[in-house]
Amino acid sequence: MDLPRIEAAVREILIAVGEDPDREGLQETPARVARSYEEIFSGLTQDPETALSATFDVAHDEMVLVKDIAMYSTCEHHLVPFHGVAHVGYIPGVDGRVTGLSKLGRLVEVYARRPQVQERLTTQIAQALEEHLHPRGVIVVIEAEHLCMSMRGVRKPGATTITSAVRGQLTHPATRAEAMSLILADRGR
Ligand SMILES: Nc1nc2c(ncn2[C@@H]2O[C@H](COP(=O)(O)OP(=O)(O)OP(=O)(O)O)[C@@H](O)[C@H]2O)c(=O)[nH]1
Ligand SMILES: [Zn+2]
Repeated sequence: MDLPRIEAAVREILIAVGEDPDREGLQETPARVARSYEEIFSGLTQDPETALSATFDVAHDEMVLVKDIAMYSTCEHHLVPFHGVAHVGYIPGVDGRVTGLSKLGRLVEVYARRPQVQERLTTQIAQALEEHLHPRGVIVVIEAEHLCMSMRGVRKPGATTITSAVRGQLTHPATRAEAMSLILADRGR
């Protein structure tokens, strides 16, 4: 990532909004924003295959679901955060191989740490699981609040956007319903 270029651009933005980039509180801001973007957009240079690399032969052939994975991403339209939780589940393939549980969280990070729209984020996570684990089914559900809808624009704080991507056996109504009931359990919904 080109940090000096981000710095120069942020300095320009500060001037354009009518700020003085040389006043005490702002002097370090372009450099801080550059470092911050390096972290927030680190997924652009990360590979989902690496995130899922650890697999184990535990011969489990029922659903594995990690829910309430905290997630922060950046809306590609306004470059402000959208954040919430991701729920990621799959039914292992015929070989019964599973991946490390933390790897599902790492996979979410690979795609969340990019300029995104929630639909693409959801689909990319599901697709990567399909490609790299060859599971019999996949479900990804993301619930998020978009700050571009809260702090500006339509100004509807608290509105939640829910997206899902399901593949394979998890598209079957009974299996999908079981996954959704696990995802929604203990929520008072
Ligand atoms: N589908 C989808 N839309 C998104 C996402 N994040 C932001 N948006 C929407 O992107 C749209 C961009 O609309 P535009 O009319 O081009 O931009 P705008 O004038 O800033 O729109 P407002 O937000 O309504 O003020 C808005 O409706 C946003 O709510 C997302 O993850 N998925
Ligand atoms: Zn937005």
